[in-house]
Amino acid sequence: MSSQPPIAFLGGGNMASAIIAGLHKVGYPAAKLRVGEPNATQREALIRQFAIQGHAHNPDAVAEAAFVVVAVKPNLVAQVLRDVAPQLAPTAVVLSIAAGVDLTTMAAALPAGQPIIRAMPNTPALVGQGMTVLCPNGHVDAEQLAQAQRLLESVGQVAVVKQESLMDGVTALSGSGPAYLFLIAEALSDGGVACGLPRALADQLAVQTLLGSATLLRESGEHPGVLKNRVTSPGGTTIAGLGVLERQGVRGALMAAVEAAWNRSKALGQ
Ligand SMILES: NC(=O)C1=CN([C@@H]2O[C@H](COP(=O)(O)OP(=O)(O)OC[C@H]3O[C@@H](n4cnc5c(N)ncnc54)[C@H](O)[C@@H]3O)[C@@H](O)[C@H]2O)C=CC1
Ligand SMILES: O=C(O)[C@@H]1CCC=N1
Repeated sequence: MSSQPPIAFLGGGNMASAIIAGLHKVGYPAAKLRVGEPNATQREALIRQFAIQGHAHNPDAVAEAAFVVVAVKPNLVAQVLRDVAPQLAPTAVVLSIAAGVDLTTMAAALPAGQPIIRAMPNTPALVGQGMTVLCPNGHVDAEQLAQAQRLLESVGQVAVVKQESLMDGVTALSGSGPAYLFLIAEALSDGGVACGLPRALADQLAVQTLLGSATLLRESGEHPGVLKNRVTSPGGTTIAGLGVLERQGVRGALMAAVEAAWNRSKALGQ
């Protein structure tokens, strides 16, 4: 990354830790990273692991930050923003990753004119394979948006949307999506064990099959249906398995899961 702005994380839980770990992996200077985290065990774990500065009180963490990443639960966002507002530089970009919390709600808790980005990352950021979508408010200038993109590109892919209502669908698909795929990995491995495979081998086959299939899908640029057909020999094993997935409604269940998460994201914003 060409410029490395100081970043304060408010909340150092699962998602913030994944981003911090991803930044650490790509050599982001520890001196540029701070966290405000009231839970001493969590805070000290981050300090020990990444040699970053930790603070029990959020206002102490944001003083020199160019980016303030808000990574607390959605119901705490407005209060946390009100607490740090007096310490924020007017040009500091508030980048919230909280599901459902919209730009208007955040702006109401901050000084007028504060640049704010609503963002939705996911936990594969931990291994540099994250997917983050950014939605800036009207006070984020082109350079600040480019900096936010560079920052999150260091832990995966980044997309920008201008239409904020899309963020609930983003949350439902890529924000929550890793959990759906971990569930599928677990279930595939269970299926292998049911066929008599040792658990360790079943786990290896499940994860490499997911990873290999995702890589093939991305690198070939082919439609998933075309790639599915290439696995499926007439009268063979795959069509026997696919028949069960279709009869059990897996396609519909996955669509319904994304729609349920979409509705939940919208409800969190009410
Ligand atoms: N876990 C995930 O995969 C993703 C989570 N998110 C969003 O990230 C946010 C955090 O989620 P997780 O990391 O999963 O939750 P988490 O519960 O692991 O982390 C939240 C952290 O905030 C800390 N905290 C509580 N009160 C605080 C305060 N007043 N000031 C500072 N920190 C405080 C907690 O001690 C905890 O460590 C949520 O808003 C969620 O919607 C977004 C994308 C993906
Ligand atoms: O489950 C949640 O609410 C958060 C948002 C996306 C992933 N985890």
